[in-house]
Amino acid sequence: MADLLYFTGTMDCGKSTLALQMDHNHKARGRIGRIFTSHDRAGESVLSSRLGLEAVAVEVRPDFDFWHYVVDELTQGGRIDYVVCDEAQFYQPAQVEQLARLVDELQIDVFCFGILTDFRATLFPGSARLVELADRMELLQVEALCWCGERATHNARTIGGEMVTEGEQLVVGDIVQNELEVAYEVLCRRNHRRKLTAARARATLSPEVLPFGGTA
Ligand SMILES: Nc1ncnc2c1ncn2[C@@H]1O[C@H](COP(=O)(O)OP(=O)(O)O)[C@@H](O)[C@H]1O
Ligand SMILES: Cc1cn([C@H]2C[C@H](O)[C@@H](COP(=O)(O)O)O2)c(=O)[nH]c1=O
Repeated sequence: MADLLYFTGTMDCGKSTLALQMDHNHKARGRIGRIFTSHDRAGESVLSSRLGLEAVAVEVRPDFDFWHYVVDELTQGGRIDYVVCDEAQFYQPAQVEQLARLVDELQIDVFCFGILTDFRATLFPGSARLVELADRMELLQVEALCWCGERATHNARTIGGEMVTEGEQLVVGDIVQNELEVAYEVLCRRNHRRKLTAARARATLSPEVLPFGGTA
């Protein structure tokens, strides 16, 4: 039986690395797959991990149709046993439905990877549809940590280290903080609620109450 799986977690918890490992392991057993992604930080049509691995991928734009893509390939004599789908939070709900159809009607395994919630702690529409349709969801085991040492569960958007709550849902970015640029920081829920980023904690809390010798 094929499955629709959603591997999820905060930013920087190893999702893209796992996506590349899953592809590698299935390929190593002679299975044939395709890799998809959307708005990867490294650019168009590439799936990249912070550990330095990359793979060529099909870029998923809002009008991309997974069902037609796969049926076209099969009609032309191709074979597809599985698909790896990174940055799945950016997919349209209808595209997630196409992925479920690939599982049910063509017995193709679908492995999706993505974050659940945006910088305002609201589900991305693509992730919401995956939560609704996936056969199984798996939370990545590598814990990204909040500056306070707790497990990070939320993604904050920052400008100059300060958390912002206004803006477009989709803004590509990384966890490396730059003075004036949009960046992201993973936080525990408590600090996300308080908008207490590492930079703000450093500026406002006394070193004695900061963990790790004051290195928030
Ligand atoms: N220099 C490093 N040494 C070891 N592990 C690293 C290094 N840089 C990043 N990582 C690991 O890579 C993870 C991020 O991987 P990535 O697949 O890019 O995450 P995601 O797709 O979830 O954003 C980090 O949680 C960390 O475990
Ligand atoms: C929280 C949040 C994130 N994004 C973007 C930022 C990155 O480009 C990706 C997540 O990539 P990762 O591989 O999981 O690190 O999503 C966004 O557009 N909007 C948000 O609210």
